Amino acid sequence: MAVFTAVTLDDLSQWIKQFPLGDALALQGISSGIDNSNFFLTTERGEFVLTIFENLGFEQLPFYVQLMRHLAERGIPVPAPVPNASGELVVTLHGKPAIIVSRLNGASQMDPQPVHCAEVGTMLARMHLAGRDFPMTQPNLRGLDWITATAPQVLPFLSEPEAALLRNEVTFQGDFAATQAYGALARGPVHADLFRNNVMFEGERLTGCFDFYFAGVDTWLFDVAVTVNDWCIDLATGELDEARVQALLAAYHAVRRFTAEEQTAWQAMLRAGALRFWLSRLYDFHLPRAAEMLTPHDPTHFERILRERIARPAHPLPV
Ligand SMILES: Nc1ncnc2c1ncn2[C@@H]1O[C@H](COP(=O)(O)OP(=O)(O)O)[C@@H](O)[C@H]1O
Ligand SMILES: N[C@@H](CCOP(=O)(O)O)C(=O)O
Repeated sequence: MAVFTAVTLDDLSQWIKQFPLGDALALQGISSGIDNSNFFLTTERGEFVLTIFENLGFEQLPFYVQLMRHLAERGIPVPAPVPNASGELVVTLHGKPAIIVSRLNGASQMDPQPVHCAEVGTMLARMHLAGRDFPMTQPNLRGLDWITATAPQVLPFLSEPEAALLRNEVTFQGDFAATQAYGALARGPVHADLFRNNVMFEGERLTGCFDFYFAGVDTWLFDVAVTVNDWCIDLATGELDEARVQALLAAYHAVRRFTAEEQTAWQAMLRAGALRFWLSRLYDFHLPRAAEMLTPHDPTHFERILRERIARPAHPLPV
């Protein structure tokens, strides 16, 4: 499911002329997305992805789309948005914002091994460095302010042990964010949702990553923590798999060395990454949007990860 706005080749015959792509030859809806309507689009110039935004407005999109362009121009394997004849990246289709981006080859690797995690670590570090001169700024919209505002909304739905965990962790993260160690962490544009389903591989070679719609400016270490919490765990228990953690972190460190402040912050940041997704999943589960048509992700997965990170500190970052 998840083509919310129907589009036909006929609809595109005139519309596509604003892009330097020739005629549209084939269009196929993509079933796996949950937020937007996505299509594989074949034109005379090649293979692309057409996205119609169902929830984000024109005013919210420039940060994400310009960031993709910025990174693509610097050789990071992300979808490159195609400008129209007026230089616009976001245009209207069926009354909604739409973009065309280059299509990445490959498929998601849902059973990653250390070799895949190393590829992800390398790419993530390169992405962080490439984002240093990105001129636009937008906070991580799922950062501490959002967490602090959202936690009270879900607390009434929780059991006492869940509520206690949530309250304690929000307090812990608020206290941690006020420390000098946190203030000294390197920051920049981060993907903030680099899960297995947002990265493509051909065999053991990473071919790209996509879905930048949670990107924002935050600490680079938060991005690393979010990524490790998905790529390097046993999905059933949430426990870290040491070989995959080491592979991802060593590969990242080889491109951008972790700092002393990041060493100090690592355990807290793994907890912050778990809290962020536990809370968004709790919110989607207990307070679904009116038009929500999909089964929400399981919040208990990230509750388990959070409890696990509190109980068992991870191996330190490489030095
Ligand atoms: N640039 C791209 N190249 C190749 N496939 C893509 C690209 N963008 C999206 N896809 C495919 O479309 C699917 C849905 O995209 P996604 O961004 O996750 O949608 P949503 O934002 O609606 O959740 C992905 O799982 C992937 O298979
Ligand atoms: N990765 C998040 C949800 C975001 O969904 P995506 O398909 O847009 O990555 C989660 O697992 O909760």
